[in-house]
Amino acid sequence: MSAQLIDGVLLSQQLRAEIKQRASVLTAKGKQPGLAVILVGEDPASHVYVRNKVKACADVGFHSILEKYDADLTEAALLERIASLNADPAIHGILVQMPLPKHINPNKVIEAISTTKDVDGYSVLSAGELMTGLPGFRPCTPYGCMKLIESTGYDLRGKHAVVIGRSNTVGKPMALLLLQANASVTICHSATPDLAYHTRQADVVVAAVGRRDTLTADMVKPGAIVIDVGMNRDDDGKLCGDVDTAAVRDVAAHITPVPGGVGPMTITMLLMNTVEAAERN
Ligand SMILES: Nc1nc(=O)c2c([nH]1)NC[C@@H]1CN(c3ccc(C(=O)N[C@@H](CCC(=O)O)C(=O)O)cc3)C=[N+]21
Ligand SMILES: [Mg+2]
Repeated sequence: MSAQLIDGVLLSQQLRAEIKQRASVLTAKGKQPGLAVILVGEDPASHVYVRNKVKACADVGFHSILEKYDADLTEAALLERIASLNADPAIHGILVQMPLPKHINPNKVIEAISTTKDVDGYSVLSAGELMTGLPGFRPCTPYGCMKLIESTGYDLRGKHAVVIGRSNTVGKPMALLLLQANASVTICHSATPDLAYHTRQADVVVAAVGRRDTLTADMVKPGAIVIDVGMNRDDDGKLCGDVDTAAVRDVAAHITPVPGGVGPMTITMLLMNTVEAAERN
């Protein structure tokens, strides 16, 4: 058996066409969706990501602004800038790229963003809305993972999903979204003594650890769906995920590639949240 690749670029194209249509309706009403992206410091990967986000905005007809600051920007100056974007009627979503330099408290920054513009879904309120099943912005990466699973036509009800990783941005919200879709959910992490014991029982595995070859073929139940959130480099410096994709392909039914899986969907769901923010206000 060879797993079907779940194509995150193709699914992104389909969803972005829909987003572009919604944006054009808003623009005709004088309310073009607008996203502000703020980057502090010199991290080269972050520069690539924010460029991709701004380009994606242009592709779907959004207004966007990209503000880049030196690593010595003060926390007070950043908070002030966020306050003025909160008040800017042309801006419906605000994204401050993580990680931030050490002297800036990310929690303070996230909570400074107006709830109505929190298109990353990172704030305490957005987390609470997800937890309680209220409408609100879902964090883009796990939201994109749900769309990738849905795209296979798979019904999660009553299935066993195993999430590897418990970060606030991926693992924890992922588990809640799977639970909301009526899966039974196990969260595994660095203190789990026997990871393979859990993953071998999983109908769906979401790997979000940040270490390559975390999920190998012997750890996967035949026919499982495997979602690879990892963004790592192999020995040749090539981008790779957390899954030994070549080997797991022989066991799983569906698997997301890296690159071309979760990454593009993360940006697509950012666009989705932003158009939604513009529609709501
Ligand atoms: N406030 C905030 N929000 C974020 O959503 C956020 C963040 N900070 N900090 C960093 C992470 C990472 N992230 C990615 C988005 C897209 C790709 C992506 O498009 N990846 C491509 C490959 C890109 C490449 O070739 O390097 C792919 O997987 O196909 C990757 C990573 C968003 N993040
Ligand atoms: Mg990817």
